[in-house]
Amino acid sequence: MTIFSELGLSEPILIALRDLGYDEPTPIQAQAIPVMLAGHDVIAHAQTGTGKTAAFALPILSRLKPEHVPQALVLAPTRELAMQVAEAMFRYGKHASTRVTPVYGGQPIERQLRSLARGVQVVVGTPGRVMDHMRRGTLVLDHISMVILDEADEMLDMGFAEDIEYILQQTPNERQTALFSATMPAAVLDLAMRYTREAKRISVVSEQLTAPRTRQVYYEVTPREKLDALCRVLDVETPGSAMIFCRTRADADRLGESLQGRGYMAEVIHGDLSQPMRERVMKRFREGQAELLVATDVAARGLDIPDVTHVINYDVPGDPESYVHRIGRTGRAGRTGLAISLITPRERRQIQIIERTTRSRIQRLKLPSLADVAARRREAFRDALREVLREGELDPYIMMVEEMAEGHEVADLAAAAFKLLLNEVEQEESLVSVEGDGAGAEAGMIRLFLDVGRFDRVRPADIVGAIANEVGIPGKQIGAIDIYDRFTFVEVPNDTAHRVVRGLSGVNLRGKPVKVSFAKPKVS
Ligand SMILES: Nc1ncnc2c1ncn2[C@@H]1O[C@H](COP(=O)(O)OP(=O)(O)OP(=O)(O)O)[C@@H](O)[C@H]1O
Ligand SMILES: [Mg+2]
Repeated sequence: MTIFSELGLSEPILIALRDLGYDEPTPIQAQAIPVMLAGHDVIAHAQTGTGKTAAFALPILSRLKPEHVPQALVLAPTRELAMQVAEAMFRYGKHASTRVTPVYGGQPIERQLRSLARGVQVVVGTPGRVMDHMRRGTLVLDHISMVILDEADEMLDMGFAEDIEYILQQTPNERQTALFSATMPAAVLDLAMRYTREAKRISVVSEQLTAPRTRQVYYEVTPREKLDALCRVLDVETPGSAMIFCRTRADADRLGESLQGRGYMAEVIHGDLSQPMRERVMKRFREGQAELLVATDVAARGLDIPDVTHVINYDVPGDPESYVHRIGRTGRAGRTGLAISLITPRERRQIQIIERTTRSRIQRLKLPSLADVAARRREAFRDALREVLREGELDPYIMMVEEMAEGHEVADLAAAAFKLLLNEVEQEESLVSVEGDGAGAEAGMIRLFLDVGRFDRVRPADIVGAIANEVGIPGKQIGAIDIYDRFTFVEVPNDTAHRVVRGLSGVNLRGKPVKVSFAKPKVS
C-alpha cells in the first residue's frame, strides 16, 4: 500500500490531505503523482470518480514557486467543471496559501480581471474565456510551466482543438503537459499525443470502463410511455439525489416542467441558461434542495457531487463515452450507484454497443407495476409515520383519537386514517392534471400550488403563518388548505395571488424552501 507521504508531495499539501480525510492515494494518484512531480508529460486514463483531480492538482501545487505569476493552467470543457476544479485546488493548496482563480464565460469579467491583477499562481478555465483574457493581455502565459487538459478527449471532440493549440502556442516550449480523462477513444488519442512530448501513458482502467460499484440496468418503453415510466421508476427508487440526462436542451426543459408539474423537486441545467441561473441550480442540487437534476451532457463530465445515488438516461446517449461519463456521476470514490437507462425498442442495439465498448453488463428489468409503486408508497408512508411518532408532539391528535374512540376501536380508527392518507396519495396525479384554471376554488379565490418536498409534514398553521408574516395577508382571508404527501394547495383571494406567489417563493417551511405557482401545472 502506498501512502501519500511517500509520494514526494510538499508538507502543506500533506496537511491539507489529512484535513480532508484522504487516508491513502487512489491507484491513479499513486501512479501519476510521482511521474508528474518528476516533470514528465502524462496521458492519464482512469475510471470516473477515482480522484483524477487530485492526481494532477497535488503535484502541480507541490511544484509551484511562491511568486504570484500564473505558473499552472488547467483547461476544462465546462464552466461548472472549471469552477469545481478551482475549488478543489484551492482546498488542496490551502496551507500553502496557493492563489487559484477560475476563469469562465458568463461570469462578470471584472471579477476575473481583479483577481488576475492581484496575482495568481494557478488559472483554471474554459478554453474560450482563457483566450479572451490572453487577447486582452490580462492573462500572460510566459511563466506557465504546467498545463493540464482535464477531460481532454471531450475538449478535442467538442472542437476546441484549435483553441487549445493556440493557447499552448503561447506557453513556453519547455512546459509540462498532462491530459486526464476517464475515456480516451483512439480517434482523439492521436490528436492528444500531439500536445505532449514523450508522454508517459498511465492507465488504471481495469477490465470494465465504468465504475465497478455502479449497477447498470435498463427498461424498454415506447416513446409515449417514457414519462410515466420515469415517474414510476422514481417513485419506486425514491432517490435522494439523482441526475436525469436528456439529449437536447428543449427535451431537458420539457422534462423538467413535466416533473415539476407532477410534484417532483426537479431543477434543469443546460447551456442556454444564464450563468447566475446555472450556478443557482447547481447550488440547490449540491445542497440537496432539489432531488432531481435534469441535464444535458453539459453536466455529464467531471462533476463531483458525492450524494448522487442514481443516474437516469432519459435518452440513450449517442456514444459509449458519453454513457460512461454520465453514469460516472454516481458511484464515486468507492460508493455504490445505480444507472438506469430508458430505451425504446429501436435503441436496443445502442445498448449492446455500449455494453461491448465499456465491457460491462447492462441488465434488462421489468418496469415496476402500479402495485410495486403502491407497495413502495406504503413503505414510505410507514417510514414517515415512524418519524412522526419519534417526533412526538401528538397531544392535540391524541385528544381527537380519544374523542372518537368512544364509538370505534382504536385500530379501526388508525386503519381508516391510513386509508384516507394513502388514498390522497393515490389521487395526486389526477389532481394535478385536472386542476386547470383553479376549478374547485371558491368564488373570488384562486388555488396555489406549493411544492413543499416530500413528507415534510408542512401543516396548515405553517402556511397561514408564512403568508401572514411574509405577505401580510391575515389568516381569515385564506381559504381551504389541502396537504398531500408532496405538495399542497392553498386558496387565496384572487387579487392577492401574485403577491403570495412572489412573497412565499423560497420561504422556508419546515426547513425547506417552498416553491409556489398557480395551480395549473405546466405539463407539455
Ligand atoms: N485519496 C482519496 N481519498 C479519499 N477520497 C478521495 C481521494 N482522492 C479523491 N477523493 C474524492 O473522490 C471524489 C472523486 O474525485 P474526482 O472528481 O477527482 O474524480 P475523477 O476521477 O476526476 O472523476 P471524473 O472522471 O468523473 O472526472 C472526490 O469527491 C474527491 O474528493
Ligand atoms: Mg475529473
